[in-house]
Amino acid sequence: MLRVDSVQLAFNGRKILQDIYLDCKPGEIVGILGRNGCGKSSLLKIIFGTLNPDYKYISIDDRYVKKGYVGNQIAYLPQHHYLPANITINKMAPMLVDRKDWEEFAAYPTYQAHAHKKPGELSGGEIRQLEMLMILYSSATYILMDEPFTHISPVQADDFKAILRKRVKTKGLIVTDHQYQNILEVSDRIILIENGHTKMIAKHEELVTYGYLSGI
Ligand SMILES: Nc1ncnc2c1ncn2[C@@H]1O[C@H](COP(=O)(O)OP(=O)(O)OP(=O)(O)O)[C@@H](O)[C@H]1O
Repeated sequence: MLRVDSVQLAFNGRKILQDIYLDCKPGEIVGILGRNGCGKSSLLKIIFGTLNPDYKYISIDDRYVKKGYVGNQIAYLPQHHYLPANITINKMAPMLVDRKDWEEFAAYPTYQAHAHKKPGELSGGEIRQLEMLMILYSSATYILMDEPFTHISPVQADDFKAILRKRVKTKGLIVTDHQYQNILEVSDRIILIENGHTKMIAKHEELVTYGYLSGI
């Protein structure tokens, strides 16, 4: 199990995260929701190890994790494109995709259609789909995804949710996006970040109570 506890983060004396607890097991999708600027991206970066907070305790199977990216246990889809613009997809993909899952990955029409192209020749949505597929087919046990549904059309979002459900059989996924309906639909559990704290959401109506949804 991936466990994230007691995260404290402040920027220039302004407290962003102060009472954060979340966990995730292989086999489940944990959805994170929260208003703009509440610290969702920062939290994913802290778990991945690229942002240093004032305090954090992160462990996998009760072993302390200093930097999530070390040892390939955790993979991270950042909010912005990560693929270099000038390297063809079929050169990048074998570096990121787990060898044992290569055939399943390479059979996706999205990969087949764009394998010989460079990201610079693709649309934002096409790049996003390829980036998501490569991360989901990496060897990491835990995958953090920041706004995967952004740039993705509704029908492709539905395809993507099916792929998430397929990959979660062996992985733990933590996903955040402002397209909250997709998050509510695909997640096994929802966590709201509000005023720097994590709140476990048992019923969707609580999202109104906490002021995340207007309830109109
Ligand atoms: N490097 C930084 N220096 C100073 N302040 C920062 C830095 N990075 C983020 N912040 C601030 O910290 C807060 C949390 O940012 P973060 O990007 O984690 O929010 P978010 O919940 O992902 O937002 P959004 O939903 O708008 O993407 C914001 O108020 C942001 O302005």
